[in-house]
Amino acid sequence: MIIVLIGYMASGKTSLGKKLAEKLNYNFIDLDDFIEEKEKLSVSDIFKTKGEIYFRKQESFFLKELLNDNSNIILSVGGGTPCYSNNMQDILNADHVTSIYLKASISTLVKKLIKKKDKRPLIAHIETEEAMAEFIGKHLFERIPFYDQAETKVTIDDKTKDDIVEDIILELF
Ligand SMILES: Nc1ncnc2c1ncn2[C@@H]1O[C@H](COP(=O)(O)OP(=O)(O)OP(=O)(O)O)[C@@H](O)[C@H]1O
Ligand SMILES: O=C(O)C1=C[C@@H](O)[C@@H](O)[C@H](O)C1
Ligand SMILES: [Mg+2]
Repeated sequence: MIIVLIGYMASGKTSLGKKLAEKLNYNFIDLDDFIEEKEKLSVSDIFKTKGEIYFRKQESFFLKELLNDNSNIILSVGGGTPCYSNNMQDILNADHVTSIYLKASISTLVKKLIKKKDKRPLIAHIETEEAMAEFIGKHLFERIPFYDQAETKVTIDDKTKDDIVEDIILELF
């Protein structure tokens, strides 16, 4: 089975995915890391030198490749993955794949993202907390229709990583 974790930037897809994989004894794959390995460039450098459209094309290509795997995998995708190409449809259509939306409020995301924005090309230029809140509010509004298609939702606000992993396991089994 492939368990796909989706959600906005900094919702915890990578760190919770690793923990969940350890607990369930699944392999862990992070789509952003996978793209970086294949392209031999960081996500930020792909955006800078080749542009976002190229990134989205590769993201969709490598997602398809990974969804064809029959082993037990926790797959953390990028924040934008469900919102481009037919990616969400591909995730939903695959029988051996289940999807989980790690749902966070705008204020949780602002708190996390204002601290660590440098490696995230879409928000690296935003200076103030107020501007970050405005950007995330609009961006999340556009993305929620995609995220909401996930089979399962788990809220992450004010929870520890271990609590969230427990909640995910309760929802799954
Ligand atoms: N429940 C939590 N409590 C405290 N810190 C958390 C929690 N979940 C995640 N974090 C921390 O928040 C940061 C962002 O998490 P992470 O990198 O896993 O998010 P992401 O969804 O993979 O982001 P991106 O879309 O940029 O890949 C990390 O430093 C992580 O350790
Ligand atoms: O939310 C997004 O669109 C992105 C999130 C990251 O995971 C990376 O995939 C990239 O920075 C784009
Ligand atoms: Mg990540």
